[in-house]
Amino acid sequence: MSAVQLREIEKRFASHLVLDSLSLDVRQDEYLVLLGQSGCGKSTTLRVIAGIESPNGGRVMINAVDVTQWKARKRDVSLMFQGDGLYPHMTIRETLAYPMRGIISALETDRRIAQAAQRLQLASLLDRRPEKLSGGELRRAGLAKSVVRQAAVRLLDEPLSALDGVVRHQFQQDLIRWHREIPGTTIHVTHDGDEAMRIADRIAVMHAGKIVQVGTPEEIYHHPCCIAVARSLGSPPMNVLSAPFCRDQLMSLWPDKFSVNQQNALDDDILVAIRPEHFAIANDSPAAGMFAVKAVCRWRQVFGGRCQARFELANRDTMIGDHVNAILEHDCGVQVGDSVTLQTPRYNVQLFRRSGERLEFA
Ligand SMILES: Nc1ncnc2c1ncn2[C@@H]1O[C@H](COP(=O)(O)OP(=O)(O)OP(=O)(O)O)[C@@H](O)[C@H]1O
Repeated sequence: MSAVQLREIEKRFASHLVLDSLSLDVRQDEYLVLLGQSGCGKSTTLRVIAGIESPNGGRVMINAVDVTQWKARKRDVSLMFQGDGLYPHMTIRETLAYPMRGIISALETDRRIAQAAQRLQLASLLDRRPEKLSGGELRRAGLAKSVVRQAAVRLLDEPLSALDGVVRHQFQQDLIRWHREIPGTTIHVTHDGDEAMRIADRIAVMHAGKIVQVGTPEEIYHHPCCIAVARSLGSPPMNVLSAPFCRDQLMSLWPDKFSVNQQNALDDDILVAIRPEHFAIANDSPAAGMFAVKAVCRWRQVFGGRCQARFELANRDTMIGDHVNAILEHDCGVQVGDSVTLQTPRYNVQLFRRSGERLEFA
């Protein structure tokens, strides 16, 4: 059974259509990440599930019950807002207790707060106000609100935003541990593809008010259904070249697909996409079955065991541009100014129509 089902949700703010016949099934106990660019409607989707916004059309089902007309308080859902959602004039203990006043006993409230504080290492911070907590502690306190509520569906709006480095990594681990330890379904909103890949059981990619693809991180990474999804994962994003730029290679790598008769389609319609981490330097001329481009290194930076570099194409791609990014081994030996051949096996080359949709090729 699905924990959350959204059916053809439409949401308008005045004449602005923000959710456009959006449908989504979230499985029981999964950690689903809703990924999309700023403004595509992610927070609005969470607010519709939580009952803070009413849709103009469509249905919201929670545990197979139609809750579209239910008030937020009646739904078995907690929402951690962007930021931490704490009240500045209350201690953490008071903030955690506040939503449960009149709903459960004081004794049970105290028990839940103690349990949440222990799970999230907040016990010594419960009697402080938010101003006296660090960024990571504030997030853990914000998450404790969801823990205390014990809702079947937990909604997290950009829970890792504005956290850096170690604190971010630590809080990410806290989220995963919390999700595994406490039964329930989690929906986490972000615009960061790497974060989605690291944390999700499944990713739902959103674009312009619609869900365009749902799948495991591996499915989304290896088989994006369209160029917008392909470019939502990976940093730097996927390189895109036009078919005319590499027409001869396309025809030799896929002779059965791109016959001479199809050259017009190649000219107009096809985009060739390669992830930066799939390029390597060819020491000699590229081997058979390899897709290759000639380029000059214009910038490089080594971080950890990898080298990120930006290359100027030897021939400008008149439709797309003149640079590609590559993530190479740190000891690849490439220096700024070097002329190189970047190559990748055919199976790493993904093809899309200019209109966006994927072309499936063996
Ligand atoms: N209460 C509102 N009134 C009018 N417009 C709104 C309201 N809430 C959201 N919007 C608009 O709806 C669109 C989607 O907003 P939403 O916050 O859902 O996007 P988002 O994908 O979560 O973006 P971000 O990642 O920047 O938070 C935006 O154009 C926003 O300005």
